[in-house]
Parts: sequence; C-alpha cells; structure tokens
Amino acid sequence: MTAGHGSPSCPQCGGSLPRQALWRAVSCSYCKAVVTLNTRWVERAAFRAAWARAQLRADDGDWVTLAGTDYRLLAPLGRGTTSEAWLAERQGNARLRAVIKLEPPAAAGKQAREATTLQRLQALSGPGSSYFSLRLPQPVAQGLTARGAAIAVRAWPGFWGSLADVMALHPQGLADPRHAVWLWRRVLELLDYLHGQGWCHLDLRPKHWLIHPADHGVHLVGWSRAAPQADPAVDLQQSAWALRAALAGAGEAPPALPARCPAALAQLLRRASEDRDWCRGQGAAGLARQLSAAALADFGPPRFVPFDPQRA
Ligand SMILES: Nc1ncnc2c1ncn2[C@@H]1O[C@H](COP(=O)(O)OP(=O)(O)OP(=O)(O)O)[C@@H](O)[C@H]1O
Repeated sequence: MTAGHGSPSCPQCGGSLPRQALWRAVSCSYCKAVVTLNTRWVERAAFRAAWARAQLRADDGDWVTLAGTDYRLLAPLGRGTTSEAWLAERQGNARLRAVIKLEPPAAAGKQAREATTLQRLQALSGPGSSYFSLRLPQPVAQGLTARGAAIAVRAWPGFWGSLADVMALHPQGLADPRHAVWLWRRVLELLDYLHGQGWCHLDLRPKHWLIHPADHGVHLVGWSRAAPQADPAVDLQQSAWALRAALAGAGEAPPALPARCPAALAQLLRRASEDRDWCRGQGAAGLARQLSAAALADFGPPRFVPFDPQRA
C-alpha cells in the first residue's frame, strides 16, 4: 500500500515500509511480516513447487500423449464400431476435462477431417453463433498416439449417454412419446442454425445424439461426414428416422410407430422421415413449427416432463 508518492505502508499492520518494498520482499520492522508491493515478483521456491505439481504424473491409471500433452483417461464413455470414447483430463498447467475418441491408426485421416470441420464450425459468426458454439463440440487436439488415432474435444458436464444408449435400455421403445418432442426440438434448433450457415451434419444416427437429461439438452457428435453445400433435407429426414427408431424400439425395420404415439406426432414423423422434398420445403424452422403444433394437438400446452433415461 503506498499513499500517493509517500512512503509505502505494510498491508498487515499499516506501519511504514522502506521504499525497497516496491520492488523486492522486505520484513516489516513493526509486525515482522515479509512483504512486497511488487505484483510481478514470484518467490522462486513457491513457483518451482507449483510447476512440479503441474508436471506430476501419477503412475497408476491409463494415459495417452496427444500432440505433446499428457491426458489421463478417467472413465470409458461409449464405444463405436472400432472406437472408444473416454473422459480424460489434460495434465500440465492448463488442466481441462476432455473427451478423447481413440480409433485404429487408419482413422487418422477421418479424425483430421472431423477436427477441421469442428474448427470451422467454431469459427462461424452470425446471429446465434456464440450460443451455438457452446452446443457444438469444441476441438482441443487431434493426432496419433501410442494407442492409435485420437481426437480430443472439451467435455460437456451433465451428459448421460447417447440416444442409442437410451434405446438399448428400452427395447420396446420410449414409453412416453412426449420425450420425442424435446429431443427433436433441440436437434431442429441446432440444424436451423447449422443449415443457415451452409453446413449439414449428414450422420444423425441415434449414437450421435448425446443426451443431457437434467436440462433436456441434446449435443451432436460424429462430425466426420459433415459438409458445406449439401442437402439439408437429408439431416431433417435422418433426424425423423432416429426418433421413429427411438419410439419403435429394437427389431422393427423400418421402425413402425407404436399405438402409444399420438396421431399428430405420428403423422409428422412419418411425413418428415419419408418425404424428402417436403422436408426441403419446410426447412428445420418449418419442421420445428409443425412439431409445436403437433405437440399442442396431442399433449396440450407445453410443460416440462422430467426425463429419467432408466425409466423413459
Ligand atoms: N464428445 C463425446 N462425449 C461423450 N461421448 C462421446 C463423445 N463422442 C463419442 N462419444 C461416445 O462414443 C460413442 C461412439 O462414438 P462415435 O459414434 O462418434 O464413434 P464411431 O462410430 O467410431 O465414429 P464415426 O461415427 O465417426 O464413424 C458414442 O455413441 C458416444 O456414446
């Protein structure tokens, strides 16, 4: 604490300090506290101890080194045909929770494409970009590791599992068709933004829908096939098929909508999944409006229906 141009004073007892306190540590002659007023001064021993802690690598557990940085693998999250997704923690000074997808080395090219796509999606600017950039995967690193090709994205808190995981728990299909409404609405909102920016996802299978039960959120993963200047109606149709499958349950091909799915929602899902030209005419925003109207007709005014993936 300095009083203008006067002599500095001790922040602990208010006693006056020698001027050297402005650039180095001094001992207060009144209260004996070791004090410096230099905000850029760091004690060597404390800095070294902090640096050593940041470099610490426990010997237990699983590790991968990706793009020169160590990641500790914390828990498996899911599996694809040849891939494993892991919750991981980046080590070092800037710790970060990430999801790492490990695949055989031959997938490196596909993962590089996915990383480039994700960077381009994060760089989009326009109405809604700051909001939707948080709902799209944020790439952290990509490259080869000792365990194969890897891509890391920031982890989303609150994620439960994929829609495919929900379906595996419910071979008879979702018991409450009202959940189809928020699931589809979340994806249509994202598609409306994405299509408006000229991009399509092109692989909206249920395993790419990540579910956040508490806030009725859906995040999309699996961006390796995404492309600019494609037909947005493909995404709209695929999203409708994914929901038909979730409502119908396993073993139905093509998924037949069960009797518990009420008329307006069933008719909309049938049309959207089977009529690509109609989807193109509607666009994601048009489908979202149709969904609101169907939900009102079938279930009455909107209300929050808690989603428990175990009992849905
Ligand atoms: N970012 C993520 N966060 C949480 N889980 C994820 C994430 N990415 C993937 N997963 C989990 O891993 C599973 C498999 O992932 P994905 O479908 O992307 O792999 P894949 O089928 O091998 O790859 P691709 O779809 O590119 O062919 C997903 O269903 C999901 O459970």
